[in-house]
Amino acid sequence: MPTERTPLRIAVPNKGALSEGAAAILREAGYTQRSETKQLVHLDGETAIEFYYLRPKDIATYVGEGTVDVGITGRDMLIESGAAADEVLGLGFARSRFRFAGPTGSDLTEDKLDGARLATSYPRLVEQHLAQRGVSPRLIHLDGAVEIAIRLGIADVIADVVETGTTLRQAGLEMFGDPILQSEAILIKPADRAEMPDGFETLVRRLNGVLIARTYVMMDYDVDQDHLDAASAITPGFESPTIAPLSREGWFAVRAMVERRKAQQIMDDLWQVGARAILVTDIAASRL
Ligand SMILES: Nc1ncnc2c1ncn2[C@@H]1O[C@H](COP(=O)(O)OP(=O)(O)OP(=O)(O)O)[C@@H](O)[C@H]1O
Ligand SMILES: O=P(O)(O)OC[C@H]1O[C@H](OP(=O)(O)OP(=O)(O)O)[C@H](O)[C@@H]1O
Ligand SMILES: [Mg+2]
Repeated sequence: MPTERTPLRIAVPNKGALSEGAAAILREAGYTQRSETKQLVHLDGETAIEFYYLRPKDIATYVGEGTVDVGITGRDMLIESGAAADEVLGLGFARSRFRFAGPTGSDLTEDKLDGARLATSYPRLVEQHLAQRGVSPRLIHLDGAVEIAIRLGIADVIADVVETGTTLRQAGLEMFGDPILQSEAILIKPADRAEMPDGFETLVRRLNGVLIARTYVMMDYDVDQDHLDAASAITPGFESPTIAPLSREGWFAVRAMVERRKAQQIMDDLWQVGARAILVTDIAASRL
């Protein structure tokens, strides 16, 4: 008798910087999400996937223990957790850098951190980074609002999440040393789990499809025979551009995917080599 496979269980951050982006990418991938923020479990009727809305810091622990099959967390949070979970896919939102910072003008470097009081919410991440350099500070573990710790006299330096740098600047701090980590939201699964439940591969394919649709646009244009090679070289597409003859003698219609952030420059370049009727459209979804 075939054994019945359990449905996929996915952990989704229930609050904080990851939660909106996680729900948005899952919706875009075609899964329904909880309708109100107090709900801790949601069943997607069509796929039978169960979504559990957990504290962001706990997600890697649940996935590492295998009590949920996959989760969305931050790369920094996964490392900090020490959980036995692996990154499957970068999801491109909640992008941040993890950096050292000290009072502006204090001229700090990493090797001056031996014995310094260093406040952070990510002690394991900092310790791993500095151990490789043979430096050991006195770590002060805080839960958040780390930027204020120096002013309040509890620490000499900090290591924290930086996005725009506004919080650091407002606290009179500046970054120093190498970036410790580039983080973003990631999809994780239990380390060394040989067989994943039904729905896992489809989830990864759907999420990849959303990332492609977010990153690329479709570009169409017309160009004559003499300029076709020059124009195609500007828009090589994923594998190669689609080229079709137009009813107008010696003219072709070309279609290729291009990076959204480069679209305006590419249109200018195409115009310069004689392409006309250049149109850009959004990709709503994709499987490549
Ligand atoms: N301002 C930000 N911009 C981009 N990403 C961020 C920002 N703040 C945090 N992150 C990222 O989001 C993830 C979760 O951070 P979040 O701030 O939600 O957790 P937390 O600090 O434990 O929770 P809370 O701030 O609610 O106490 C981490 O991977 C972090 O790098
Ligand atoms: O570089 P910025 O754009 O200023 O963003 C970075 C800040 O955002 C996060 O704070 P959060 O609001 O999560 O508070 P927390 O420090 O208490 O976690 C992070 O911890 C930094 O403090
Ligand atoms: Mg935070």
